[in-house]
Amino acid sequence: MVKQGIKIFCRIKPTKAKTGLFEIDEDDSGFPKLSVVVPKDLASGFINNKKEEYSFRFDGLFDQYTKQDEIFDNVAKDVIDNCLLGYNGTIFAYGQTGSGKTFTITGGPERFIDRGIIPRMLTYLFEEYAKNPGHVYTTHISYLEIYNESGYDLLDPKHEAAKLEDLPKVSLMEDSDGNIHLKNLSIHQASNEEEALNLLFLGDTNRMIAETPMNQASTRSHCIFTIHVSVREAGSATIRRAKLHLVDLAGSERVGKTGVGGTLLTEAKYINLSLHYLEQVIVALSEKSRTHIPYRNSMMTSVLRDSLGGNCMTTMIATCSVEKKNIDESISTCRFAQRVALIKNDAFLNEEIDPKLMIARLKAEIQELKNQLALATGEQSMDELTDEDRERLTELVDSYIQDSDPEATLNVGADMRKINECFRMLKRLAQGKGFASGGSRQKQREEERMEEQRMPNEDPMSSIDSVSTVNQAEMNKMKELLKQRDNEINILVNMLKKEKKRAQDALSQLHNRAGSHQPDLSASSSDQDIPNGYNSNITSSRASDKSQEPHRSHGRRSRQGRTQSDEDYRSRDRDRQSVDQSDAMLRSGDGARHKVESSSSSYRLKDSKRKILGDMSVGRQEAFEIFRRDYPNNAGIEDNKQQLKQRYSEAKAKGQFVNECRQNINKLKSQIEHRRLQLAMSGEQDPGQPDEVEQALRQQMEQEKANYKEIFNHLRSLKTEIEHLQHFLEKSRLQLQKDFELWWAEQAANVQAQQSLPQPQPPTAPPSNPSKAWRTPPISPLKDQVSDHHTTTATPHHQGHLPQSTVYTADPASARRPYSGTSRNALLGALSAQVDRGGGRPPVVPPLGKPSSAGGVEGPESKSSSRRSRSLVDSSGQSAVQLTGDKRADADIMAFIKARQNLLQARGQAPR
Ligand SMILES: Nc1ncnc2c1ncn2[C@@H]1O[C@H](COP(=O)(O)OP(=O)(O)OP(=O)(O)O)[C@@H](O)[C@H]1O
Repeated sequence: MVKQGIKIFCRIKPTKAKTGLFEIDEDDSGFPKLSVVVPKDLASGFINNKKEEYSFRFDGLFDQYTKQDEIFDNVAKDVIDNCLLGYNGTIFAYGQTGSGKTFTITGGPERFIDRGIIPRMLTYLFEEYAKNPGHVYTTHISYLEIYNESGYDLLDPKHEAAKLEDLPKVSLMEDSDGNIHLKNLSIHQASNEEEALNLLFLGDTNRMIAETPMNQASTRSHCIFTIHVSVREAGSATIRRAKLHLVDLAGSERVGKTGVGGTLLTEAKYINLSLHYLEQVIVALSEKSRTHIPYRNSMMTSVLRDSLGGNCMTTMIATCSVEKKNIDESISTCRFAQRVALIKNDAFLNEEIDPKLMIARLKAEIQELKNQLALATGEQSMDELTDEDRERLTELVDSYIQDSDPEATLNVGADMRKINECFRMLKRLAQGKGFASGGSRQKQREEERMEEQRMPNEDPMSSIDSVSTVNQAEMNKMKELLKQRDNEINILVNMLKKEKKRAQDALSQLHNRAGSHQPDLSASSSDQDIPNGYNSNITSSRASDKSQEPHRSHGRRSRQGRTQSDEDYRSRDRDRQSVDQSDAMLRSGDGARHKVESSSSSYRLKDSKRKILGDMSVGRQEAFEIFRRDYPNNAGIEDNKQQLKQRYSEAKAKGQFVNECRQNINKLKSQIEHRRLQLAMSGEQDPGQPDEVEQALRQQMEQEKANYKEIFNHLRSLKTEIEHLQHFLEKSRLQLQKDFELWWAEQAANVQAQQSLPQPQPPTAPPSNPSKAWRTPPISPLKDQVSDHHTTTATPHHQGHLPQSTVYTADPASARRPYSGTSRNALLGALSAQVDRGGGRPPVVPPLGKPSSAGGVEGPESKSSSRRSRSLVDSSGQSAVQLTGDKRADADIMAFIKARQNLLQARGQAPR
C-alpha cells in the first residue's frame, strides 16, 4: 500500500493583460510558491480579510507560457505509469469558468498541438502497450457527465442527442459492501489508439451537442472520462486492474459580484451545489478528527469517493486566471488546493487472480482427483489410450530414462491405463526391443543413420563392441551431433529443392522485381527481420485486439496454417489500403469531407455542407450559406481544412515511401538468401570467414529498416493528427449548424412577437466565439445596441417578448461584422428570394455586392430594393405577403421578412 497526499499543481491561463499581481518563486524547497498581491481597492472588498499578499505552495506551478506537452509530461505521465502498474489514478481540474479546465483536460478546440491530457494519455497508453509484448492489456472507456445531480452517458452512440436529457440517464447503486456502481453507464472496449480516441470524440461531440444556453452545461456540469486498464503477464494468472478518472469539474466561482463598478464582493453564494459538497468532503478529509465523510451528499463525490481519501493516486490541477477581475476567484481556487493537499490517500496494488485461469487450474485439479478416486475404488476408465496419449507417455518415459538424476520419478497421474502402458514400455526397453511407438521409430532411424556414418572400412563387429563400451554420456553427445547434422542436411536438401524450381530464372526474377513497383508477393521474407510492431496496420482494424496480445512468433507456419509470406502479403496489403484511403480522401478534394469510420461506434463523419443543407428549404440554404460565410469561426475551419489536406498529402507520400522500403527489404532478403545458396552449392564458403557480399547486403537492409521505422512512426503520428483535425471539423460543423438553427429560430420568434407588436426588433448576430457565447448569461439586446451604431435600439417592452435564452451575447464589434457590406446585401438577397418564392417568383441568388438581374436584390444604394421591401411588410410591421397556413413555413417566411426589415432599418432605409 502506498500512503500518498493528493498532489496539487497550478496552471495560469494566458492573458494579454499585464497584471503584475502574481509571482512564481521556484526556490529550493521543491515546492514552487505562487505569490498573489491584491491591490488595495480589492483587498478591502474581501470578506473578513484585508490581507494584501497571499502565497501558496504547489507540487508544480505552470506559468501562462506552459505548453500542453509539458503539462502532460509533468502531471499526467506519472499517473498513467502508476496506472499501468495497477494503481488507480485521478486527475481533476478545478477553477473558475473559463480558466482553462477543459483546455487542460481535453484540449483546445482547433489545433492539434493543443490537445489535452486525455488524448495524449490514450496515445501514450497504446505506445506503452506496444513496448511490452510479453503482457496482455485490455482497455475500457466510459464517459459520464453530471449535471444537476443527474448522470448522463456521453458514449451513447446514437449521436442524436439534441438535449442532455436525450442521453441515457445514469444512476448510482450501492452494493451491500458500500461499493458504488453506476447503472446505465456504458463501458466500451478500445483495442487500439484509434478506437479510444474515437470514443473520446464521440463523448465530446455528445457533450457539445447537448450543451444549450439554458443549461450552460460545460460550465455547470462535471465530466468524468474513465479509462479502465487491465494487464496480465503472458502465462501468469495474476491480473492487475486500475481505473483512471480524468475529471473536468464545473466552474468553481462561488461569489456574486454586485455593486457599482462590479468590485464589491458580497456574501459567498454557491452556484453549484455539488462543488459545495465536494468542498465539504475535502474539509472533512483534511480534518483528522472527522470520522464521517459526507460522500453521499452528491453524485460527483460518490463517484469520486476512491479518488478522495481512498484507494487512488490523485492529482489536482488548479486553473487560475491572473487578470485583476478574477483575482478573488483565483485566490479561492488556490486556497481550495491547499486544503486538498492535506488529504492522504491509501493507494494499493489492484491485483487479483484471473478467474479464467483459475477455472482452468481447478478443472485440472478436479480431473486429477477423479483419477485418484477411480484408482482407489478400482473403477478405471476402459477407454483406449489415444495415439497422442501414447506419444506423450513415450516422451515421459524417454526423458525419465535419459535423466541422470537417480531420484528422478516418472509421474503420469493416477490413471491405471497410463501406468500400465509405461510398464509395458519399460519392459520392452529392458528386453532391448526399444519403444513401440512413434518415438521409438525415430530413435531407430537415428541409430540407422549412425550406422551409415561409420567409416567404410570399419569392422561392423568391432564397432558394435566399441559402441557397447562407450558410456551413456558419449552416446548422447553423438546423438546430438547426429541430430544437428541431420538438420543441416535437411536444410540444404530443402534449399536445393527450392532452387531446382527457381534456379533458372532466379537472376532474371530479381531484375524484374527491381524494376517493378508492386510488392514482391512471392518472396519468402520473414517478418522476424522487421522491427517489432511495424507490421501493424496504420488504418483502423476491427481485429486489432491482436495488437494487445503478446507478439506472436513469426517465420513459421501459424496454427491457422498461414505462412509468413501470407502474413507479409496481408501486411503489405494493409499498408497499401492505408495509402489508398488517404489517397481517396485527398481526391475528394474538400478537406471537410470526412472519411473516418469508427470501428467502435457509429460515429461517421460525412460531407459537412451536404449534411447540414440536406433537409433545408432552398431559401434557408441560401441564408445558411451567407451565415456560414460570415461565421466568426469560419477562418479557423478553413485553416483546419487546409491543414487536413496537407496532412493527407504527407500521409500519401509517406505511405508510398514505407511501401518502397518494405519492397527493398524483401529484395535484399532474397539477395542474401540467393548468395548463401550459391556459396553453399559451390562449396567456396569458409565457415570461419564472414562473407563480405552478404555483409554489405545486410548493412543495406539495416539502413532500409531504419528508414522504414522512422517513416512508419511519422506516419502513425500523422494519422493521429488527421483524426484530430477531422474531429475538430466535425465539431465545428455541428456548432455552426447549432448556431444557425438558433439564430433562425430567433428570427422566427422575433417575427411572431412582431406580429403582436408593431415596433421592429433589431437583428441579432452570431456570437464572436459561438461555443463560448452561449455559456455567458443572456444579456438584453438593448445592451448590445447601445454601443452598436448600426442597429436600432429596442424598447424594453420588446425585450419581454424576446426568447431570452437565445439572445446572443456577442460583442458589439462582432455584432456589426456579420451583416456589413456585401454580406449584408447577400443575406438580403436570400431573404428576398425566399419571400419572392412565397409570392410565386423563381428563386434569386444575387452575386455578392452586385444588383440582381432578376431584381430580387439590389446593392446598398438601390432604391428599388428598399421600395420593394416596403411592399412586403406594411408600415405597421405586419406582413403583406400571403402566408401558406403551414406553421413552420410561415415562420420561415416571417423570419425572412423580419430580418430583412431589421437590416433595412439598420441602414435607415425602412420605417421604424
Ligand atoms: N493554457 C491555455 N492556452 C491557450 N488557451 C487557453 C488556455 N486555457 C484556456 N484557454 C482558452 O480559454 C477559453 C476557456 O477555456 P476552457 O473552456 O478550457 O475553460 P473552462 O475552465 O473549462 O471553462 P468552463 O468552466 O466554462 O468549462 C477557451 O477558448 C480555451 O481555448
